Amino acid sequence: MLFGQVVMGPAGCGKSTYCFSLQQRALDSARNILIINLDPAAESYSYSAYADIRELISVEQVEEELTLGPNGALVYCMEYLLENFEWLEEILCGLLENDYVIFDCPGQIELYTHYSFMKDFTIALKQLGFQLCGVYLLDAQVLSDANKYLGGCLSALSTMLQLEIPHVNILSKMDLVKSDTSDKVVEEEEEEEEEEEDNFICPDMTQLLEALCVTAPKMFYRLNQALSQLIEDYSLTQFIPLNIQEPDCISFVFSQIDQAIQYGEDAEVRDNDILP
Ligand SMILES: Nc1nc2c(ncn2[C@@H]2O[C@H](COP(=O)(O)OP(=O)(O)OP(=O)(O)O)[C@@H](O)[C@H]2O)c(=O)[nH]1
Repeated sequence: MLFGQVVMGPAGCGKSTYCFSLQQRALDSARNILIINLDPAAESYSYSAYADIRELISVEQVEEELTLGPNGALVYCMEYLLENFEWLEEILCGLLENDYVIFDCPGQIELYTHYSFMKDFTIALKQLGFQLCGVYLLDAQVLSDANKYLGGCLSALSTMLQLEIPHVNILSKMDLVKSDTSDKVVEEEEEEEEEEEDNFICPDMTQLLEALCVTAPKMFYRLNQALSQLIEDYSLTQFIPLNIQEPDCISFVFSQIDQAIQYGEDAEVRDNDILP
């Protein structure tokens, strides 16, 4: 059994930095972190990559040869990767049991929300024996604006539904968040609650709705109410705050991802029992 994370999220939300932190912090753990860059437009990253899609194809190359724009070239590259999946298969075939693979994905969210590429990609990985978790990063600066927060939650939700794999959401760059800003939209768990829950950020949906209504015309009240409820129903209200300055943060993220994968496995067993 092989384990992996598919790291997704909008451009600049901190995906590569998160991958680098995983590699750094896991040096002393039993996991051997191998990072695969899947962004064919990546210019640089700080981690040491086990493999890089640009060895197969790059956006620059496609733009030049097929005279496509950056977005078209990116989609072309991702489709090319799927069509030539044996390239990745060869790289992954020599993995050992304690190898743990992180796929650092491009920042164009339409790849997860509009195209079927990422879903087909995860299906292909599962056929190789991978247990995967989708990790969706959102820049914590969305906390300062209810509309941005709602938009971020909806893109995370759309990604989760599209991929149908265990999923966790992470609020990145928490070191940049001042408590007064985060209080606008979210409130941290009460001190007396379970210690583990202190590591989550749980917005109060009533507070979110109120904040949305400040700028939205009255006619959108019921829409905003339904969207807030939708987010709550899908448990998207739980984000793992990631402050890469705190050493324990990465171990906590790992533990949540392990739990999500285990929960996914259990759910598969339950579904098989229920479905004819
Ligand atoms: N302060 C702070 N800055 C961060 C953190 N994570 C990322 N950054 C900065 O945010 C910028 C973007 O980070 P990346 O890790 O390249 O983001 P990305 O999501 O991989 O970006 P794309 O590859 O363009 O999609 C860089 O300047 C990072 O130094 C963080 O946790 N704290």
